[in-house]
Amino acid sequence: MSDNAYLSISGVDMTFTKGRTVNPVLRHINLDVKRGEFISLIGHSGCGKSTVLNIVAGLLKASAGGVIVDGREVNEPGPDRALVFQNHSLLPWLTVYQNVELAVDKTFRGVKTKAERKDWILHNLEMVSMGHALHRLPSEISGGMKQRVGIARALAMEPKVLLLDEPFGALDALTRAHLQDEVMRIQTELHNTVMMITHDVDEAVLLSDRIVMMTNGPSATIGEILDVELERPRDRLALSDDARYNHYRHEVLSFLHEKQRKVEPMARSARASKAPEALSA
Ligand SMILES: Nc1ncnc2c1ncn2[C@@H]1O[C@H](COP(=O)(O)OP(=O)(O)OP(=O)(O)O)[C@@H](O)[C@H]1O
Repeated sequence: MSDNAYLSISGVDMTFTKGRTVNPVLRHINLDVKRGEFISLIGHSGCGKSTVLNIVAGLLKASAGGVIVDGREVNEPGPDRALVFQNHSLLPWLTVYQNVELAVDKTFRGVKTKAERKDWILHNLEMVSMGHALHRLPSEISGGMKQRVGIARALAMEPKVLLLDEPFGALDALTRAHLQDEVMRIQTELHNTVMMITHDVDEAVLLSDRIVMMTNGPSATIGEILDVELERPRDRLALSDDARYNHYRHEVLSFLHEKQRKVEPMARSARASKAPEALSA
């Protein structure tokens, strides 16, 4: 662990065992994240990205090794690590305001007065441009808006670490771009420490300070880490013509599609089903 690590994942192994089936998913995951850093985790489907995030969140216990956040070992979930999932997890019977209120009351009751808590809820909803829809139910707003509320709820808990599991994955391209810009703007303002899973190479390059690339499983580990040294604020249009941006993009694509090329199970089974023919020919 380096001296200035705010979040430290050290020697993490994870093996799932069910009956006699043993699935070694992660091996020797070591990562130090600085305070205020935005890290993306990228890798092929099933390599273990969510497992890493769930261990940091305290929802899973690593088979070996552990996680330290701001000097404290992670043993269980806590409000210092807020999670946002791909599919919003808003309570359908509560309004936009009440969904955030629930988290704020849980985190700050006894610390902030009722009036302060109200201001804080409004502030966070305004930060994600949702101040106009406070009294709507989740069923009355769009997918992008729900995701915004989920992000406001997470930010309102003032977590030490924000954990984003494909937060824009279920959104259409335009909404996704808009929300990415919003997250970048908030990040510039608040300097959150963020760990985000994504499958989108452009998203990873645009948003991250570092991109952590995972090898294929079983026993996946960190293959390479790419420093993205693009100054902030970042402008997606200007960057699309930027040679450095394209270089970073190329590095990630080359890792995923050359160094860690994945043979999809469907292709394997297609070959397997052809095998008898080949044998009989
Ligand atoms: N709670 C669990 N119990 C048993 N096996 C699990 C559990 N969680 C994950 N796994 C297994 O661990 C492996 C990695 O899963 P994980 O969801 O972490 O991958 P991922 O990289 O996030 O995948 P994707 O990109 O498709 O979301 C898979 O083989 C999965 O079946």
